[in-house]
Amino acid sequence: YQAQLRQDPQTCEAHNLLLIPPIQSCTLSEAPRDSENNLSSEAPSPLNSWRSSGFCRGNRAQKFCVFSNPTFNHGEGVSVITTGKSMAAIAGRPAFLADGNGQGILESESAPPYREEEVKGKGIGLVATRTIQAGELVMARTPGLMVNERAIDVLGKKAISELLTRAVDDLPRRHRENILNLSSHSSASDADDLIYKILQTNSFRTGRHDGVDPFYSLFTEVSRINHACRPTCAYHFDYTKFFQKVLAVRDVEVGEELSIAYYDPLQTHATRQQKLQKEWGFQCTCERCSADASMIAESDSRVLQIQRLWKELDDHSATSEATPEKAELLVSLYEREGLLGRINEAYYRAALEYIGVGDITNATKYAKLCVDHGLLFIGPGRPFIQNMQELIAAPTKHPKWKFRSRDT
Ligand SMILES: C[S@@+](CC[C@H](N)C(=O)[O-])C[C@H]1O[C@@H](n2cnc3c(N)ncnc32)[C@H](O)[C@@H]1O
Repeated sequence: YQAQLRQDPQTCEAHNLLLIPPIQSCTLSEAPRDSENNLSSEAPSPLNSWRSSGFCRGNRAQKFCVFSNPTFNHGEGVSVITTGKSMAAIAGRPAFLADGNGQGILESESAPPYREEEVKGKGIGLVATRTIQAGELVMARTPGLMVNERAIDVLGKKAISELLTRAVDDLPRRHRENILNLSSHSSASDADDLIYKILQTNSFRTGRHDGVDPFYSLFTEVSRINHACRPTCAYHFDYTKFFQKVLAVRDVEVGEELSIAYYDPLQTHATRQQKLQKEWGFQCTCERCSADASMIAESDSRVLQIQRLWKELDDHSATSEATPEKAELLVSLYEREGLLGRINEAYYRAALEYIGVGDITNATKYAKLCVDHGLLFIGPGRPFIQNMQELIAAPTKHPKWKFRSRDT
């Protein structure tokens, strides 16, 4: 199930993805309850609002337990499946400090700009109830469940399902019901199987919350957003406020469905269809996939051209045939293909091409576009944003200054 997403050369990170890899069937013995689960012994103050029921699976070397914080985010609550040491690191995150209550983080909007609706061929989806402007924040949700990816790697399905069931039970009632209402994609044999399938169908990779292991997170509502290969929205996890943000990448009209990309949309139609079927288990019925044959062929040829241009522009050797005109072409292809959530990738390459030939005006123009887009849609703290900020601050000091005209 694990999708091998292309690494973003700007961030050196794989994009987030939905769906967890198949859970290995190795079983580990159940761990006895001991003081390792006593949170207060792991770290002092920040853990006050966290509870540990001592419900754990695994062995002494790799023991994963359920921790919960029912007061987090105005009583929304959150449960975490991880080790005691990892939990202590998470509990020290700014979102859980302040007064230890998650106060001031976010309350759900009283009038969200969308509603849940049955969408033909896709189950439930979210549909805009008013015009949503490009760049507008559509929703921000704190997680209900966070699961250490290592637990999924080392525990069997049974143990993971038991931990999940307990983690959901420990949530406040409303949040628990909303999580249990999420799609399981296919029918489940029992309650444990249901929660396991809900995690598989709806979880997002949200990063190394403890600074060590990657985590999968489940959010209500965000998970109602269906996939499209030309999505209307982008999303990223805000580590400071601890919520998943969804933003419109273009204006969305009333009645239009909100969508995000579960899989890299910069692939041809056949590759996208194949991957979504094989790894996400559904045949994509998005507008780009259901277009007529001639439009699909045009879209595919743009995708292949984008892929060729990436190669040329990322070739920084003396024999490269890259030019600023090719970078401009890349920007226009992203626009024509409607891949606006990722257009920072094209702006970045355009900025480098222009700085490479010593054109400060155009280099800073594209660097600013890249920074603005990146901060809004991808989130702060990314290496490519820092790179572009350095270019804007001191263009002639940038490591790529006139690199295309150097004799190497
Ligand atoms: C994260 S859920 C999205 C919300 C879901 N439709 C629901 O009813 O809760 C993912 C599931 O939605 C369906 N889905 C999402 N995007 C789709 C698409 N483009 N085409 C067909 N089915 C889709 C698939 O069943 C997939 O497993």
